[in-house]
Amino acid sequence: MSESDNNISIMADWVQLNHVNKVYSNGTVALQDVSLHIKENEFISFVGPSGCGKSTVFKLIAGLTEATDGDIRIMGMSPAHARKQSEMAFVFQDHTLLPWCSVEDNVMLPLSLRGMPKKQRLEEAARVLELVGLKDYKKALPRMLSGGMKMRVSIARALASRPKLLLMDEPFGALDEITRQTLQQELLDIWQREKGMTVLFVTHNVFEAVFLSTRVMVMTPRPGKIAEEISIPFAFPRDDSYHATPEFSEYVREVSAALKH
Ligand SMILES: Nc1ncnc2c1ncn2[C@@H]1O[C@H](COP(=O)(O)OP(=O)(O)OP(=O)(O)O)[C@@H](O)[C@H]1O
Repeated sequence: MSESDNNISIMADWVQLNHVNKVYSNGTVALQDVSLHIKENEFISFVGPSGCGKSTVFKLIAGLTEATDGDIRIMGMSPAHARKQSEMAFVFQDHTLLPWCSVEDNVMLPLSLRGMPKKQRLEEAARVLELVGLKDYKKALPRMLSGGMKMRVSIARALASRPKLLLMDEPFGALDEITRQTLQQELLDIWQREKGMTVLFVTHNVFEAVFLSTRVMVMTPRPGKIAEEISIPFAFPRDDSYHATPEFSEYVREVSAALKH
């Protein structure tokens, strides 16, 4: 571990991208001069047209691909190092649960892989299943659950490693509207209870972005750049009544207008 890796507490930004370019090996210029400065306890959404590079930003932050140019620091560390330290966890649209394992075993899997003793794993699984409202389903198999419940298990599994950074790539994209809205509210509640956690959230849905976020990053069509960063200073906790406020409509208009530029 380098000296800078030990100095997490004095790092102002939890996620820092400085002038990052990403050109894939086939010549596709996915990102051009992307700079991001994201702090502890933020909830940041990325919106933009299909193919603008939202997932590429996530892959770079996760250390799953390397930037062609520019610098990336995650809590003062390289992305690969931050991932190894379990500082980040992921939730995708596809819940990726193992069908033959119970809800509890699915949630404990990443902890088993890290060598956590069984008693601790069980305690952690109980904690996160309570957080997502599924403590009575710990012995159920994934096929017995609805789409929304599977997504809750997937979120619980991510939270079990107590990540400082939660990356969610269109997690609610495949869910019906009612379930989606319920999970949005639950996610906000969890984010507020898991104090200090920063969430990065990809969505195509402007309403979802404005409901959830402290800031919305609007990206341009490929090659992806940050067209605008829009702060959503509406207070938390937010609930359904926020949807009906003039501020909500105004932020939705602002983000939608930025997307059209
Ligand atoms: N491994 C790869 N090799 C070559 N090109 C790639 C690769 N991965 C992504 N791309 C291209 O890079 C661009 C950005 O892709 P990316 O998946 O990051 O966009 P996105 O905004 O997440 O898209 P969507 O909203 O459709 O999920 C796209 O044109 C995509 O085809």
